[in-house]
Amino acid sequence: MLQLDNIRAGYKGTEALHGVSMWVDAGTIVSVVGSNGAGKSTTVNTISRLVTTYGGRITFEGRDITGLGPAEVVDMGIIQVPEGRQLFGPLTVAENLRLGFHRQRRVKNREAAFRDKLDYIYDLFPRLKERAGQRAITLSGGEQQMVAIGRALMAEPRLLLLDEPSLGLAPLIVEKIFDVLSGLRAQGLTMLLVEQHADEALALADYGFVLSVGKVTVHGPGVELRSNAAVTSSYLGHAGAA
Ligand SMILES: Nc1ncnc2c1ncn2[C@@H]1O[C@H](COP(=O)(O)OP(=O)(O)OP(=O)(O)O)[C@@H](O)[C@H]1O
Repeated sequence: MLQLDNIRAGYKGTEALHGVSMWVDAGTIVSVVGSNGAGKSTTVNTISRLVTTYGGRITFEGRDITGLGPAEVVDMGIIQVPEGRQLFGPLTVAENLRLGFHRQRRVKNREAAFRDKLDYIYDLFPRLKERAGQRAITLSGGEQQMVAIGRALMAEPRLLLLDEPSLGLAPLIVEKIFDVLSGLRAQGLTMLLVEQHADEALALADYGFVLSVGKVTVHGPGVELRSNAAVTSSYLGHAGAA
């Protein structure tokens, strides 16, 4: 579904990704793990076309999207849950979710479609239904992450990109959120998950890629990578450890 071929990308002429190749098959979860500064966020932001590409090619559903802008890839259904959630704090949960409902511009009876989608999100995250009228800024970190994922789902993604959804959350909450991601995969959703919590992310993933200093060092099925010593050393950031 998504393919990155030899991608070189970065900021103001400085390369952060030095020839990254990876792929995501439809209906799977792919995890990208690596230590701080490895290039995980740069990878998702390159797919979202928020980072300048210096070389290589990105294809999505057979179409070359390397030359497209961020709005165009969103229109194609590549939807990102950004690092740090990026919610609108003064707006309520329901209002934040409504902001995600923007791809369905030509839907007849838009309000009814919005309500249906909202019910779907509230089924996934019952906590958000209880907090529907509450301002986002007053929510716990876990609830905010649920809103961020819910808002992305409102846009009916074909590919969901998640940048460190576990950031700052307690292990139990991370487990709950990963359970929801697993349920979404069962419904057929395709996801690319970027995570520093490599063990959990690889346990969830069908396939994984390890990034180190802007390069893929190892890739393979999630379960295999979890027992690979080189992976342990990469994500801990200690060369030769484990
Ligand atoms: N906006 C930016 N401007 C310049 N350099 C940047 C920018 N964002 C990231 N970089 C650089 O690109 C490299 C990769 O960073 P990136 O944020 O992609 O790593 P990461 O694996 O997501 O790390 P983290 O887990 O800390 O977010 C780093 O060397 C970083 O300093």
